[in-house]
Amino acid sequence: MEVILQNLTKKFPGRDRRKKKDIIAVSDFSFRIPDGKLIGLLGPSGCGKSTTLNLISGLVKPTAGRIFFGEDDVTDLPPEHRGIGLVFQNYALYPHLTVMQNILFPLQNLKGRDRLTKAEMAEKAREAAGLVQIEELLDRKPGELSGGQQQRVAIARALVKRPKVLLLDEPLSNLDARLRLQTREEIRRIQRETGITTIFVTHDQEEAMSISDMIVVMKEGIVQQIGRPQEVYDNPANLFVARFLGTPPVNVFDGKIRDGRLYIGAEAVLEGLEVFADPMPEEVCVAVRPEGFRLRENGVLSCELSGVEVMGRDISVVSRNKFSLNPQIRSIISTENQPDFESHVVRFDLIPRKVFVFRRDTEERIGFAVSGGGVQ
Ligand SMILES: Nc1ncnc2c1ncn2[C@@H]1O[C@H](COP(=O)(O)OP(=O)(O)OP(=O)(O)O)[C@@H](O)[C@H]1O
Repeated sequence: MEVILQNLTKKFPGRDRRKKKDIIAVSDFSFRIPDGKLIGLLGPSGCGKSTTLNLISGLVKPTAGRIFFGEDDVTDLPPEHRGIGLVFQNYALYPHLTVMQNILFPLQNLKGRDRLTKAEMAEKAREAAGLVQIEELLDRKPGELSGGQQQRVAIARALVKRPKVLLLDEPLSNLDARLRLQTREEIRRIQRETGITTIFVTHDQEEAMSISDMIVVMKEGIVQQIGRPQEVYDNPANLFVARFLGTPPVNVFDGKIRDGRLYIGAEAVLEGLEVFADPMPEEVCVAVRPEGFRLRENGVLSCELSGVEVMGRDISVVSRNKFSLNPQIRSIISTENQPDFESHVVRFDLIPRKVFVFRRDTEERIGFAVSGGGVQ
């Protein structure tokens, strides 16, 4: 089912009513969500992710804009008539009912032509339990299950009516790290198997990047960028998006463009730039992905070494530079290429495609490095 969001806006009245200042939780959001895809809604706390999901579910009414499921305008339909499945962070299972009864629950209130016999209901519930692989737990109560198992039950309950759209609000945040990893892969598998258009809210960029077909990055109610995870990582629209995606985060420096060259400090760091701003500003922000540094004795960027953290396959070199806007520069270097631990200075070459250039005032991206930086 294709889901179309058309100029969606949601305002809430502000706390201080005398000031009459509304909170704009979602601002003019338009997006055509392709059928059968998994979309990750991503952003820091308060950016409007849950409100967007609640608008799609019908739990919240938009201040302006329309929502379509395929050809149907569902903007004024209540949640129970939209054909959605909802899963929340806190599972919301009925503790006094068994797993089977919890999964059956949405089928028991069907009316008219949709009514099912007991046998049909049981078959559908078993089918949903099979999808999330909890058939052997059907007689237990939620209190006898682990967090991961409870979340599977919640997903089975959301799937049992074969929804047109599945909406997941931070479904993994109550799980420990290992279960989170396992359950997110499960969600991906279930989504692929059922082909249900799924919208997934998370503040965890790694989670969103790893399972989504497309991600939507939001900030203060405004969509910053929509695209395939790798596309957004490699071509961030602005400094906020560049900073939000990737661990460790991108390293940001004060930079200058002079005669088509990019400088961090007095050293010409990169020779070749592709800049799509006219006129080209002189003062810019430069962001370098942690994997964009390479150690070399005569490297183009000189930093003060403050430490090295061993991560197994790679090492993380921690250093400082007076033009850095991050308190520390974190670069990820292969273990074959260790710095001289005795030295106080490290020099890096920069890998052009890992270096982005932003306007200082609006923080919008205006280019990237295409050559130079010492790396051939
Ligand atoms: N019912 C409400 N009444 C007033 N303001 C609200 C209401 N619901 C949300 N907001 C405000 O709207 C903004 C967006 O909230 P929303 O819950 O959508 O953000 P979020 O990105 O999901 O955050 P989180 O990750 O913390 O859940 C916030 O400023 C929030 O305080």
